[in-house]
Amino acid sequence: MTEKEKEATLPSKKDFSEWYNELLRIAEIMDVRYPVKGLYVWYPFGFTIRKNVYNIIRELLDKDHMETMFPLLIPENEFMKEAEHIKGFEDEVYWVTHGGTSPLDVKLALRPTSETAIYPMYKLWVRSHADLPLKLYQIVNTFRYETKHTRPLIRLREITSFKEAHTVHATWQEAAEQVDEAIKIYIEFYYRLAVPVLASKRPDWDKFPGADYTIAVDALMPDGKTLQVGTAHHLGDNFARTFDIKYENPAGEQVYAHQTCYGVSERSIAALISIHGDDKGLVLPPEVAPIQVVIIPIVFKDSSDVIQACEKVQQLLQDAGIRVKIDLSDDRPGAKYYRWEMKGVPLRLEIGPRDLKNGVAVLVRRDTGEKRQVPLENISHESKETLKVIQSTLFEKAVADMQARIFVCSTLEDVNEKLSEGIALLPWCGDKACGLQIEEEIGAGILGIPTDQEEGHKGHCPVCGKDASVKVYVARKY
Ligand SMILES: Nc1ncnc2c1ncn2[C@@H]1O[C@H](COS(=O)(=O)NC(=O)[C@@H](N)CS)[C@@H](O)[C@H]1O
Ligand SMILES: [Zn+2]
Repeated sequence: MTEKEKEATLPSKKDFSEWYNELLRIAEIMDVRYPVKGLYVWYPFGFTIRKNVYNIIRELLDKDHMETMFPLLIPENEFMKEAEHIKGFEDEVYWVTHGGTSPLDVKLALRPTSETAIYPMYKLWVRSHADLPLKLYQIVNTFRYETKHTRPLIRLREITSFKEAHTVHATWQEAAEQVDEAIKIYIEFYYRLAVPVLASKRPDWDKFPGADYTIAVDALMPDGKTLQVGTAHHLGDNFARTFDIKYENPAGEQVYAHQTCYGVSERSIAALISIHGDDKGLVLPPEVAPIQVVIIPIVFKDSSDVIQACEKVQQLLQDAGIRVKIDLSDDRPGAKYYRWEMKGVPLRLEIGPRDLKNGVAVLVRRDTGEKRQVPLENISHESKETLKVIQSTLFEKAVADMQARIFVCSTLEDVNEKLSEGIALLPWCGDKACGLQIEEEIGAGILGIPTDQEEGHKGHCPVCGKDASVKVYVARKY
C-alpha cells in the first residue's frame, strides 16, 4: 500500500462535498495545495482523464471547426470596447500592469474569455461572404477573479481547460442555427461521458454579457444542485458593430456579421466524477479511463506460469486497442482491488493458478461489481463488449437518476419541498418581476426554458396568477 492509500479514508458519497474533495486527492485528479486561491494542479492521472475527455470534444468540433490559439493578454482599450461585456466581467478580470519593473503604458487583461482578443483579428480576417461561416475554437486557460466559493474543477480562478468556440455568420438566422448545433454537440459530448444534461434558454437577466440570448446545458449533481456544464451564446451583431466585423455580401454591400460563441470547461470532468463515482471511488466511463482493464495476477509461491499468462492476455488486449495494465506490485490482491477501484478502472481481470488450469479469467465490472468467468481465448472480445455495456449502463443509470429528481410543480410551496432533492419544473408568466420574485422566494435560480418544451397549457404563474407562457426549470445552482 502506498502512503497515500494508507491514509485514504474516502467518506461516503452521501456527504458529497467531503467525498468529492477527498476523492480528487486520493484518486490523484487535482492537488489543491497550490499557494494561490482558486488555482489547482493536475496530477498526471487526472491530466490523462482530461486528455481523453478533450479528445472527444476535439473529435466532435473538428468535423467542421478549426482549432487555433489566440494570445492570453488583452490590451485594456480592446477589452473595454463592448459595454455589456465589460459590465459582466469588470469585477472578474485580472490585470497585468508591469513588464519587469517598468509600468506598462497600456495595462493588459488576462483573458476571462477571448471575445476581445479574437474579434479585433476577425475584423481583419473577415472580408467577404465567401469567408463565412468562420468556425474556430481554442482550448486554453482563462482567468476569472471569482468571488464565490472556489472549488477544483467546478469554480476555478484559473480555468485550465476552457474550450471556447467563436463563429461568424452572414445572418442572425444562421447564427441561431449554429447555437442549436453547438447545444447538439454538447449533448453528444456529454453522452460520451455518460452524463445526461438538460438544455434550457437562460432568462434574460442571466445571459452572457453582450449576448442576445444564452442556451445552457446543466448537469444534476448528487447533492441536488445543478452545474452549468456548457453554454452557447447568440451574440447578434453586437460585437460585430463594436469591433467593426463586416463582410461584402453578393450585392457588394458592407454588412455587419452575426456571431456566436460557446464554451465548456473542466466542469465536464467534475460532472462525470460526481455523477458516476461511488463509495469505493471513481467509476470512469471506459472511453475516458486512463486504464480500461487492470490484470491482477493471483500468485502463490511459484507464479511464473500465472505471470506469463497475464502478459499474454495484456498483449491480446493491447492488440485489441484496449488500455491495459498488469499490477505486478507485491501487495495482496485485496489491496490491489482497492487501489484500482479507487481509480475507477472499468474492468478487472483476476488470473490465478486454478483459473489457468481451467483456461479462464475472472472478469469483474467496476460499475456493478458483477463477476464472471471468461474463457481466455475470448478475453479481448468479452472485454470490449463489457466495456460497451458499462458505458450504456452508466448513462442509463444517470438518466434514470436525473429523471427521478425532476419534479413538476405548480406552487412555490411544492418547489420549496423538492429543491433539496433536485430540479423543479414550474409555470411562469415570463415577466422579469415575477421571475426575480420566484428566485427570491425559493432561494434558488431559474435555469431557463427547456429547449424541448412541449406545447399545451402551462398552468398559472405562481406569483401573479396569470396564464403561464412557459414552464421553467428551477434549481439550486453551483
Ligand atoms: N470559474 C469557472 N470555473 C470553471 N468553469 C467555469 C467557470 N466559469 C465558467 N465556467 C464554464 O465555462 C463555460 C463558458 O463560460 S461562459 O462565461 O458561460 N461563456 C463564455 O465565456 C463564452 N465566451 C463562451 S466560451 C460555462 O458554461 C461554465 O461551464
Ligand atoms: Zn407572473
